[in-house]
Amino acid sequence: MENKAEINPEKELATRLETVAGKDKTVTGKRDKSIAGERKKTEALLNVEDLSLSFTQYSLGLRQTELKVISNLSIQAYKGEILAIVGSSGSGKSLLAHAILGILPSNAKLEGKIEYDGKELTQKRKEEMRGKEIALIPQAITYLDPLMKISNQVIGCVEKKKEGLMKKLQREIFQRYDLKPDVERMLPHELSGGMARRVLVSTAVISSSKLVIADEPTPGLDENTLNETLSYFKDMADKGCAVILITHDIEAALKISHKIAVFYAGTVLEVANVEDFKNNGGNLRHPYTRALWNALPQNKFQAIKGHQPMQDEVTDGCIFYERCSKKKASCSHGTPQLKQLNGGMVRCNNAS
Ligand SMILES: Nc1ncnc2c1ncn2[C@@H]1O[C@H](COP(=O)(O)OP(=O)(O)OP(=O)(O)O)[C@@H](O)[C@H]1O
Ligand code: NI
Repeated sequence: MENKAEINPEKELATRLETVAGKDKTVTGKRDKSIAGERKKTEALLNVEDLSLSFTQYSLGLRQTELKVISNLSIQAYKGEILAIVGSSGSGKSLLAHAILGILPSNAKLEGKIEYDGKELTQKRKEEMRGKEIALIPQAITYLDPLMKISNQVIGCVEKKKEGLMKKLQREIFQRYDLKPDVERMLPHELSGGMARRVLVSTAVISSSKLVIADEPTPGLDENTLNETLSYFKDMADKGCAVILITHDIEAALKISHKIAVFYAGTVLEVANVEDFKNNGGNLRHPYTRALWNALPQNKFQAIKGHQPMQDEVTDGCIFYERCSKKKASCSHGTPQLKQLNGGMVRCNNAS
């Protein structure tokens, strides 16, 4: 049943070469006007519902405690769309990616629903799909094996009869991403940071993945390389992939994404459409998203006081209560539900 990842070499090569050949590299962010509400009719390729994640920890080797890092988290990713995930450090972005890929540490306890292509994504299915239908472009380039030649890492394990074909494809992709022919024989330590990122992107492209999760692929890149990197994701989405782009860079996310999910302390506070950020962010639904908008350089970096609650700071109300400018007394009790509003989602009692 799960042999969709099976490759028909000739057909596959033709379509994938087309994917990497001569695409327009601009990132104007022009998109069809699909909004979350309209898209509801289409089935999500990835559906995460009410996900919770905790780690079992032992203090002084005696007492066992549960550290909850993700709670009641729901997101959907659609074919042909880029979903950006933004949020402060420690809000659970990478852990969500690791949960989808099935690469969490053994002391992690995962609850809730993850569905891929309409079926539950069990640990077994995650392992089968990883690096094939579902690809991760990891946050740290140290994920590359330091002792393996680049070409072998990008191509991965393939049957002998497909090796020649994959090699040809890898060379086309490297050319497309300005990686010189000698890069394929190099070891990771010989690459610059930018080259290593392009190698990681190539790994996702060659795998013909349908769901691509890129974890912070752009930090420290100059403007050109940033736009170039973003254009790779745009290409992937244009070819029908569902792309999840995890980033701190909201401006970059706004250039290419369709939807922006805002994470805070391990949950989603808002899923906005990119259009909602226009007109001074007037259509944004949550005070935190508005605060993020105000903190952008063009909006004079107006930050808000306070910090995201730590995992062990128990809150009995809205998770954003302490920092909220719109809070009411009732917000200090009970967690607001994630609800649909104006073609997006919001977790706020006062949003209407
Ligand atoms: N193995 C672990 N054991 C205990 N806590 C963990 C573990 N891995 C991550 N955490 C905690 O879970 C929280 C979420 O981590 P995560 O890496 O998902 O954050 P993030 O949103 O990706 O942050 P960043 O933007 O810095 O990459 C953090 O507070 C982190 O300290
Ligand atoms: Ni992270």
